Amino acid sequence: SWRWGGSLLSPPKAPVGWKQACAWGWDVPALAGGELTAVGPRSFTGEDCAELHVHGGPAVLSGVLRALGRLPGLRPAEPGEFTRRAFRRGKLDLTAAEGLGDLIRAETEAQRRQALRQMDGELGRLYQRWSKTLTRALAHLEAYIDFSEDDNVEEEVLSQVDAIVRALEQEIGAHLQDGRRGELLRGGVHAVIAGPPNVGKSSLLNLLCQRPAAIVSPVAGTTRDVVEVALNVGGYPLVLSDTAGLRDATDPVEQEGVSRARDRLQHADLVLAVLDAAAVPTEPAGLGAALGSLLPPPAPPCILVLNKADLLREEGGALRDACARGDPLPPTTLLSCKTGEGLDHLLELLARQLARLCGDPLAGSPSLTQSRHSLHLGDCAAALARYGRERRRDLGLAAERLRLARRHLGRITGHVGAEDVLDIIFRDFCIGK
Ligand SMILES: Nc1nc2c(ncn2[C@@H]2O[C@H](COP(=O)(O)OP(=O)(O)OP(=O)(O)O)[C@@H](O)[C@H]2O)c(=O)[nH]1
Ligand SMILES: [K+]
Ligand SMILES: [Mg+2]
Repeated sequence: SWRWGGSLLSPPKAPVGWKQACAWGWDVPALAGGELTAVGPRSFTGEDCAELHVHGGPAVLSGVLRALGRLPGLRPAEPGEFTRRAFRRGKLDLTAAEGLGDLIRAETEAQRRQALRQMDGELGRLYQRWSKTLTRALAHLEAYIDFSEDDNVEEEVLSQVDAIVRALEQEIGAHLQDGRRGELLRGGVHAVIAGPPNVGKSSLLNLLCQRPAAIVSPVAGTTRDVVEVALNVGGYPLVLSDTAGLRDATDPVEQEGVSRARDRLQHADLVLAVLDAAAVPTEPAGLGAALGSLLPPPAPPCILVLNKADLLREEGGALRDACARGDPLPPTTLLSCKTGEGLDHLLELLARQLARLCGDPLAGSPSLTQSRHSLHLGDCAAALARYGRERRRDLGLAAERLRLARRHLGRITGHVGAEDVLDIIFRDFCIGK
């Protein structure tokens, strides 16, 4: 069945029956050999909707669209219009609508699970719960302000409010400190392949994406532009960048390449540091020093790849030991881009790092997925912190902080002033959703 991305400008008040449809001149069976169904107010948008289930061939579709287009008052829907109507009717909150958008765009299994969870309203419910907690605290505080002089409200109400606010502040703080897990899973972990020239960085990119995306040559300084590919590793999204070999270049074009490489490194979520296995010290301390000079601290999480393992002779044993021992090295593996030896181990290390960075989208409380959310949550936490400071000086001002904190939460779910973000959120939706 197929749902037409159009909507009725003035929707009928009752489900559309055959009679009505025929009165409108919809000759649906003749057009499509299909079926007309009518959905009542318990529809996705909450409005009465007519859905045409027709055969999906292009000729049938354009025939139906042409016929519908002749009816006055009918027009094609805007992108995301159905979801927007559902939001306006309170069928879903903004976080759920964002989850739906993410679900449409999800490219990997882990992204799909996270989006589904958000679409089901779990994130929205968490923010709603916080909002209710704040409302309760505020009610107690206001009662105290209004009635404490008549001795109807006990002094300990105040300390209860303080405790609630403190606990909430901590919970929001922990939610904000989740290492951007949800955002990483949503947008992909940005990993950068970095290392000296000619160690096989571009060969590694090509091996991982299984196509010749970057030029490989025996000439040191081949790569200048950043070459980016999107991959799915174990269900996690990875955006992998190949960069110019790091060295003091004399050629101005290569210099620009190196500066772009360093810039990418600064913003990387994960680094695949590549060194030539035949040219590194074989004991862990020396290896660590070689890595340290490549990636001065504070380096992002890293996997050390010792490439060209096929060229190793007797030093291979010592290197293998150093890799296995790990500490003080990051996860390390020997690899040959030429023979493929070590690729499975590298993929395993990669998947493990991605799982650590993104977390399990189904475990624990739902993750923060958008910078829009963290912005408002940060403002909310700041308002709660000011409550703590102002509470002893001016109760009225402190209460105002709680109101402000609640407003920030409401902006995330769309319960407060969402107009300005609606266009941005629904802009990327597809037509018919
Ligand atoms: N024997 C052997 N040669 C390799 C291996 N990986 C890459 N090479 C060769 O090493 C040379 C350099 O490879 P590239 O992938 O261009 O290296 P790069 O690090 O991207 O080089 P730049 O972009 O110049 O910094 C090429 O001749 C590759 O064929 C390997 O595992 N074993
Ligand atoms: K090269
Ligand atoms: Mg290269």
